[in-house]
Amino acid sequence: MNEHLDPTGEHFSAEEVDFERALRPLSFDDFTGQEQVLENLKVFVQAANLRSEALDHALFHGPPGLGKTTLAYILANELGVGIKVTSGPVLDKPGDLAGLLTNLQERDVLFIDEIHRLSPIVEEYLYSAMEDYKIDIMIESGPNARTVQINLNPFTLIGATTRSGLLTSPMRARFGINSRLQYYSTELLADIVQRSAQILKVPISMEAAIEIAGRSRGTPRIANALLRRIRDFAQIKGNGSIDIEIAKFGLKALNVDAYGLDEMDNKILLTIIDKFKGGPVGITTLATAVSESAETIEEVYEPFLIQQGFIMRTPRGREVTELAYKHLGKIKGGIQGGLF
Ligand SMILES: Nc1ncnc2c1ncn2[C@@H]1O[C@H](COP(=O)(O)OP(=O)(O)OP(=O)(O)O)[C@@H](O)[C@H]1O
Ligand SMILES: [Mg+2]
Repeated sequence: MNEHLDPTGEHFSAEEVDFERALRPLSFDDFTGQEQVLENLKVFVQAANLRSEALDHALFHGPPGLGKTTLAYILANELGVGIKVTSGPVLDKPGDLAGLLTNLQERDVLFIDEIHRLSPIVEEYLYSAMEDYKIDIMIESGPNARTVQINLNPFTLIGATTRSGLLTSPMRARFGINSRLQYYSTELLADIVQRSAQILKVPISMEAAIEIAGRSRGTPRIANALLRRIRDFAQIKGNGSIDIEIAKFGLKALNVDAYGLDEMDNKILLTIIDKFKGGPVGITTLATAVSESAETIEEVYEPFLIQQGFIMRTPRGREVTELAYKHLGKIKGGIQGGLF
């Protein structure tokens, strides 16, 4: 499951998964930010509840750690229904999916993480389930094998993906609700850090919360992960509470970039500067140079770098900005400081 991915895409330990779960908001009221997405979802849920109908199928897309999985659980909660969780790569055969679908109670949620990774046969199998709440299943085998159509309980499929560009258009068209999650502002992340600190029962100053928030790459998961580490510093090197000094000390010790950029962000910027004279460079060329897929760069990394003003998209490709040179201690034109 996607929950096991850390901010940079590495694997989480079981302990870290528990930690995420403990901090995961469970209701609309606990969920901070994504205001427009949330306003709409509240209306759709209220309407579905009023009519005792299943909520329309919903698709959440956007970069890792912004709350897609969290929203799926919140929706099930607010609908007052059960949730079954699976992911695209796990569903090998239509039979795996059939088992899940036939076990859904009326109005239940089926959450499919990484829905862009469904195999084409499983995906096709899902279509009739989503559209008519019907599936064909194979009974018996050998000469007696035959398919029968069975009716499913009305249910809600919630799909999540970091790579909406890889979703087929028939799949996308079957979602009545389609929401893109945005990066969080420092203010919102500071609220999230304070809420998490409260759950972890660690005192934190407003200033420290803002400091951590500002280095979290617009991402609640990263904010929570930093809080967790800095709590350790506060307990071992301080008096247990997180003030601005401890926060700064911890962030420095953790090697967190002033803007919270991760390794791949910096690699992208450095590559554009060093190999392509600051750009413009086409996305495919850039992707090859950093050994990442063009889609991942476009959907996962670039949005944040553009939002923060490190990269510009021009008709001829991507260009880094002055801010990128400054951040990396580089000088435009490739001549390093000291010469004049
Ligand atoms: N709006 C929010 N308010 C408070 N905490 C949040 C919010 N969004 C996310 N979080 C926290 O961040 C963690 C990561 O969120 P979540 O697992 O929902 O991200 P995701 O979008 O599903 O990421 P991925 O693409 O990697 O699966 C959650 O455990 C939760 O604690
Ligand atoms: Mg997720």
